[in-house]
Amino acid sequence: MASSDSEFNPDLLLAHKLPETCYTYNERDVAIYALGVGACGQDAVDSDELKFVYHENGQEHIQVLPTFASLLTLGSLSNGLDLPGFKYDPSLLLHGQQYIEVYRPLPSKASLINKVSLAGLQDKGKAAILEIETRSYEKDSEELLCMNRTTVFLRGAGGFSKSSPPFSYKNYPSNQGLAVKIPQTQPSAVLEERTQPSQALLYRLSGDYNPLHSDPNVAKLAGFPRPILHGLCTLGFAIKAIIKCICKGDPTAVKTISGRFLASVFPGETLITELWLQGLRVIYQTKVKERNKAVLSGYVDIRGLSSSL
Ligand SMILES: CCCCCCC/C=C/C(=O)SCCNC(=O)CCNC(=O)[C@H](O)C(C)(C)COP(=O)(O)OP(=O)(O)OC[C@H]1O[C@@H](n2cnc3c(N)ncnc32)[C@H](O)[C@@H]1OP(=O)(O)O
Repeated sequence: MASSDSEFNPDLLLAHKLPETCYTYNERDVAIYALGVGACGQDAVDSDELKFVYHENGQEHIQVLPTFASLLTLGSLSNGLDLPGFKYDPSLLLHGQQYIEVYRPLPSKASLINKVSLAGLQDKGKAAILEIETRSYEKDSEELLCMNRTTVFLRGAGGFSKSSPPFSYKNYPSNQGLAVKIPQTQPSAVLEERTQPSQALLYRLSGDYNPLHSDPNVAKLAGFPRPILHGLCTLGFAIKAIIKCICKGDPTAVKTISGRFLASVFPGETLITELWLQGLRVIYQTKVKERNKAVLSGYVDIRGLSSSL
């Protein structure tokens, strides 16, 4: 049931039109993001990753990880999640899923216009699920660069339906961003990477300053023994593993990314990402080694491949 701190009016919320927002970034932002998701974190001269943080071999531009696109969501709401008909306890918000389509490789600097809409709202009883879609256009060319769909899981905010069955609204194809079935076969590749104890403190500099990831007291109020890692940071590690192991280091091979956050990660833990190549789709699952716990799963569609696997 909805807690006293939550109050939903689905009609009011879904009728609300979100304003366009602007987002400008440069190569420094691109490099800080890459460091935040562990680029060169195990090896400062990693030949697959230096290009994401440095003009390696005199390359003209720093290359952009496709998951950099996920940052555009954060800049897409001018008032955060302060929406009409939508009162909830922010300390109980968790990131549930992220779905990204990258239509062309992201430039290393750009000014973008974000067109934002509400893509879904569901009453799950113990929780409410809100989905926000952001389409990002290059300001000058008006070209659509990418689309993000962010699912937030609002603990304690379900039970707002006035009738049965529970309220459920989705305005996108049902085959996008589904939870994946993990194959029971040996993975095509496995990559292990240690996150740093300071990983969330570094990642937050890319724009998600939610104190759940940095402040021990806020984390305790949210029900965690200590600050947890941003879901999009874990996603960045996992997709970087796919680029390294499957795409031969080429970030432009990634077309579509889907990820569901299954459990929280604590900074300093070791992530093991297992990958299964199925045609042009990579199914993946990331586990925390120390707790043998699956924390993220999903798929990535790639543009084409001359794989040596
Ligand atoms: C646009 C700007 C806003 C951006 C805000 C971003 C803020 C970022 C915050 C973070 O980064 S938080 C850190 C990352 N996230 C996490 O750590 C969450 C990890 N996941 C979990 O802890 C759990 O999966 C959960 C989300 C608490 C859910 O577990 P629970 O056991 O409560 O759910 P179930 O009983 O299994 O399922 C109930 C219902 O909900 C559906 N569901 C379950 N998990 C998810 C999910 N991750 N995303 C979306 N939906 C989920 C599940 O299918 C069930 O639905 P039905 O099947 O009953 O219809």
